[in-house]
This record gives sequence, C-alpha cells and structure tokens, in this order.
Amino acid sequence: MDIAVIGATGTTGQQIVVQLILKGLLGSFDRLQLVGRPSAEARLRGMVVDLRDAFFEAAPDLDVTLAPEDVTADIVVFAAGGTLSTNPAEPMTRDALAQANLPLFEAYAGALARHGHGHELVIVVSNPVELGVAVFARHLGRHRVFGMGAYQDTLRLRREIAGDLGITRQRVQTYMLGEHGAGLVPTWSVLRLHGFDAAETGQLKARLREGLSAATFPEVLARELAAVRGMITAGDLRAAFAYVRTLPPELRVALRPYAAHYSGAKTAVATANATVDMLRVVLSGHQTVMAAQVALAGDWPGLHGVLGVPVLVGHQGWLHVDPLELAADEEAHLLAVGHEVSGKLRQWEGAR
Ligand SMILES: NC(=O)c1ccc[n+]([C@@H]2O[C@H](COP(=O)([O-])OP(=O)(O)OC[C@H]3O[C@@H](n4cnc5c(N)ncnc54)[C@H](O)[C@@H]3O)[C@@H](O)[C@H]2O)c1
Repeated sequence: MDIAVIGATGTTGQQIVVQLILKGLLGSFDRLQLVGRPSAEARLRGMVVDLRDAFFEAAPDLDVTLAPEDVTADIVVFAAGGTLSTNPAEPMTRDALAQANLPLFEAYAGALARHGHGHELVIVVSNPVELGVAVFARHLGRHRVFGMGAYQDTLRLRREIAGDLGITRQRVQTYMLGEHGAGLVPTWSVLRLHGFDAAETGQLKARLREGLSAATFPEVLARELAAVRGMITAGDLRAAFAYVRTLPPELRVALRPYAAHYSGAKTAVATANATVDMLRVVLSGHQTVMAAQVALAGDWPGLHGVLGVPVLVGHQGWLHVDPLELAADEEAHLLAVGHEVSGKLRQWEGAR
C-alpha cells in the first residue's frame, strides 16, 4: 500500500504520519510519501531521519516529494495549506481560508488527474473541507474523494453523548452531518443507544438536548459561539472551557474544538486519529457506512453540491449515499445547510 500525506510537516500532517505508523496501517513493505513544498524540504528530510530513528523495523519506505506531479499513491491524504490563526485577535474568515487554499487544492487535484494511475482515493482534511472535496471531485470523479470533517464530527457527537450517559462510544449510533463548521446537523431522530429501548432512548434524548431542536440549534450555536469567542478574546480560556462543559452535547461538538484551537494546542491529535480511523475502514475491504463530505449529484437528500452525509464505502471509494429516515425538521435543516454550502462553493469557486 502506498500512502501520500500532503502537508506532512504541518501540525496535522505530522500527526497523521506518526499515527499511520503507530497504528500499524503501514509496515515495512509499504511506502509513505511525505509531500511538501520545496521550502519544507529540509524539514521533510529531518522528519524521515526522526521517523526511522523511532520506528526502524516498523517504518515503511519513506519518500520525500516536493512537487504535485510527483505524488504517486493509492491513498492521498490532503492536509496542506492555511489554517485559521490561533490568535483570536487575528480572526481569519472561512472565505479568506477558501481563497488561500483554493489554488493548492487545484494544483494537487489537477496534477493527480494528469499524472495519477486513475484509482487513487483522496481524503481531504484541509479546510474548508467542502471546497477541497468539490475541487478534487471535479478533477478525479466524485466517488474517489471523501472529506473527513463529518466523520470526525460524528465521532465527537457520539463521544459527547456517551460521556454524558456513562457508556462507551460504540453503544451510541447517530451522525453529525452537514457542513464541517457552522452548518453542523445532528441527527437525533435516528439515535440508537444499544442496550436501551425506544422509550428509554427518547427520554434520554430529551434530557441530553435540554430543549434544543433542529429549528433552534443553528441560532443557539451561533449565540454560544459568540459567547465562547468573547471569553477567548478576553484571554480567559479557562472560563471558555468551563462554560463549554455546561452546554448540551451537540453544542460541545462544535465549541470544544473551537476553544482547543484558540488555546494554541489546536486539534491535530484528534483530527489525525479520525483520519487514520477513516483510512482503516476504507482499507479494511469491508463495505461500511460512515459519514463523510462527498460531492452529491442529486443523491439523498436531493442535492447537488458537497455535504456531509452517510455513505457506503469500500476500498474503491464511496459507492452510494445511505439515506436516513430523518424527522422532517432535521431533513429540512440538512437541506437548508446543503443549499447554503452550495452557495458558498459557487462563490469560492467562481473566484477561481
Ligand atoms: N478537519 C479537521 O478537523 C481539521 C483539524 C485541524 C486542521 N485541519 C485543517 O488542516 C489544514 C492544515 O492545518 P495545520 O494546523 O496542520 O496547519 P499547519 O500550518 O501546521 O500546516 C500546514 C502545512 O501545509 C503546508 N503547505 C502550505 N502551503 C503549501 C503548499 N503550497 N504546498 C505544499 N504544502 C503547503 C505547510 O508547509 C505545512 O506543512 C488546515 O486547512 C486546517 O484547517 C482540519
């Protein structure tokens, strides 16, 4: 198996590289391409020395690559490019991030389309993840491209619910769909808690949501985000973390990573964990349903554009969207987010 990590010297890229080896996804018969821009060459070569030092027997064949046209792999993890500043005094909008990362998405997607073997799968980690997926899908075909944001948001939602109920994450089945950002869509109507019947699940759900609904969630999220941003800007990260802890699980999914990002620690370990976990599922050879941002062409819920939805994946990519029987208000929320994301993509890609 050949895997390429684009942006390998970045905070997230480096964690992905380490976790790929530590979790045994790559062994001594495999190849790992560390991809970066020419200015990162010295760091990439230093990284190779450090990785061999750490993992000598277990290390895959390590290769340094400095140009998009030299990327050759079965799986490409895209973690390069700009990120939101961790300084709350220098806020960077998602529009500015899109503008900064669009040329990079285009350069690598175009090169892969021209020079690749035609079967690479791409996992987009960089943000805006919806834009990355749109660009790679346009160049490579939509079924070979996944964004990991919805997968990670789903893991987070399941963990937050499990933590409140004192059960393991494996017993919680639900998704966080929509946009990896302001347009999160929790799917409470399909929540299953293994070991609890429908009536018990309904009662627990009502307790966990503390009165939130699909209709009120976006507005409450925006309000709480502003409150947490205020505490962070005032330099009181401790108060921000403590405040987030008091909120219902679906709000914590968005606000905990937000506060962690501005703490300066960022969220590289959890992001790498989710990316490698997603890769493990894709490589397992089994067909599994997982949440991911993919390019829709009229698929459920009846949209064209990029959105986080449940998809059936196999080693050749995602096969189809796995539709959910959502409550009407949740489906309406998902559609509204889908239309909003499509509008942003038109605006961002139109600026090309
Ligand atoms: N999905 C998630 O939950 C999640 C979490 C964390 C970060 N991210 C995203 O991952 C991306 C990277 O974040 P980070 O914190 O690792 O940033 P970082 O600044 O630490 O690393 C960015 C990397 O990209 C490389 N890079 C920049 N321009 C390049 C170019 N033109 N060609 C090749 N490489 C280039 C840099 O050299 C560096 O290695 C961001 O877009 C960020 O938003 C996503």
